[in-house]
Amino acid sequence: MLGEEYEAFQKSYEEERQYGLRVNTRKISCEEFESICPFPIKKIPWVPNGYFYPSEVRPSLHPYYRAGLYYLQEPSAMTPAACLPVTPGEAVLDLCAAPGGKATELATKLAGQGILVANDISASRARALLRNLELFGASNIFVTNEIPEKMTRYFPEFFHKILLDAPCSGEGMFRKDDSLAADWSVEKSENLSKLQKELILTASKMLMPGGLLLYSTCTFAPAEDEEIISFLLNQRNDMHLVSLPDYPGFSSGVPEWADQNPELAKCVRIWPHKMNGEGHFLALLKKEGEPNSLVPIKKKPQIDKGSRKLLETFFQDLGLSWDFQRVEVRNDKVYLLPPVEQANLRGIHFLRNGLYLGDLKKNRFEPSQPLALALKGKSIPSLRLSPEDDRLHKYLRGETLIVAPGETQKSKGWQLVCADEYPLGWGKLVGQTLKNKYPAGWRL
Ligand SMILES: C[S@@+](CC[C@H](N)C(=O)[O-])C[C@H]1O[C@@H](n2cnc3c(N)ncnc32)[C@H](O)[C@@H]1O
Repeated sequence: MLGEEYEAFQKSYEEERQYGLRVNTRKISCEEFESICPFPIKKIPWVPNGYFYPSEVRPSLHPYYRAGLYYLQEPSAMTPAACLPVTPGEAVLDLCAAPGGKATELATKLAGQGILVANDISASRARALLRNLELFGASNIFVTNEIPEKMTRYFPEFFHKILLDAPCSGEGMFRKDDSLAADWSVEKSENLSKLQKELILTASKMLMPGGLLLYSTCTFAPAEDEEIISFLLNQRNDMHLVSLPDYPGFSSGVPEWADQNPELAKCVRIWPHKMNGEGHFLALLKKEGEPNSLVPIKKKPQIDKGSRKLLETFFQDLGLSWDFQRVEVRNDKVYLLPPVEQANLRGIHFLRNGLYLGDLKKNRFEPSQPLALALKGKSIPSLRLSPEDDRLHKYLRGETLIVAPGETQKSKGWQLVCADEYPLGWGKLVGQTLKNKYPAGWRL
């Protein structure tokens, strides 16, 4: 495939892999992050909110990571979500979303408006996906664990934007992960090619007229890349390829590696010898027609008077209010539904619909961990500690904290515990003692 370039490609495997993080711009701007980042970072030129960091740094150990300020992601893998133009208020689907490397960015771009449906066929991976979306403070989410074909029944031509980051043979990740190289076989790639054809056809059925579908893999094999796109173009004459941004280092798709359709040159391949990232493939497709807008949610509030009073009291105390049209109570758990009208979802297997606000207990309401991460610490009574304060690490380990008078804005009750102004979770102040409400499953 590479001809004269092969030597340079092979040489790139002697170099170290690249490490990257992507800033959650819903929580912090890139400028602010650059000013507070405690370790060296360098901008990734083709991803607006992406940064390289040195291999010896461990950003996952910093409290800012626990506050959802960034996601650790290989730089090339940031490209698909960066290249899918998503605007607030749209319906977006990430069909193979776990563990959420791209879904977290799509949620960020939606800025709490519209809906992100994030699906994965694997139950354990879907749980990791939900955790990462919650860490990012995403509220307008519907996280599912479904067979893609079944989803077409619920969401026919529903989405403005779809990301299909397909399961693939991972040839582009061999430098990052030896086990992928050990697992590779021709048969595996051929079987994946069949699955990818099914998945892209399934995804196209859920795309609204005028909508955009981004297909990506982290492999070089034409059978999983150009051939999948030419298959779709031959199956659906209402879809065509759209050019992707032309960054220096991106290589065009190669028509000769599939059915010679010159349009395939609009695809993009990232080669590790041409860019500071691992291997990737991307194609952006558009369906003909005009898109529709989503219908705002118009449900009757699904909450009884007594529970509503408890919630109102709790949130007034924090200076917050909710649109009760969006509040739903199921088994004493309270959710804030996404702001758009959804189809009848009976029968679909989901892990989360909206933002989990907390639990109704006898005569009180207990706020949830995802709610803490979806709030802005600046405007809510909180205990703000510097990341250097040892108490933050104690908090993340689940220990009780001692708080000096005046350190919290409220003298008792529920407080957000923050790294600087960025919420990590809840605590409850009694005298000078802050009871730790950081959930066991989230602790260090
Ligand atoms: C490349 S990974 C997705 C990575 C993810 N987009 C990210 O950025 O973090 C592919 C995902 O497809 C899922 N998958 C495998 N077979 C599938 C199928 N038949 N339908 C839907 N998802 C599938 C896998 O569980 C895996 O999580």
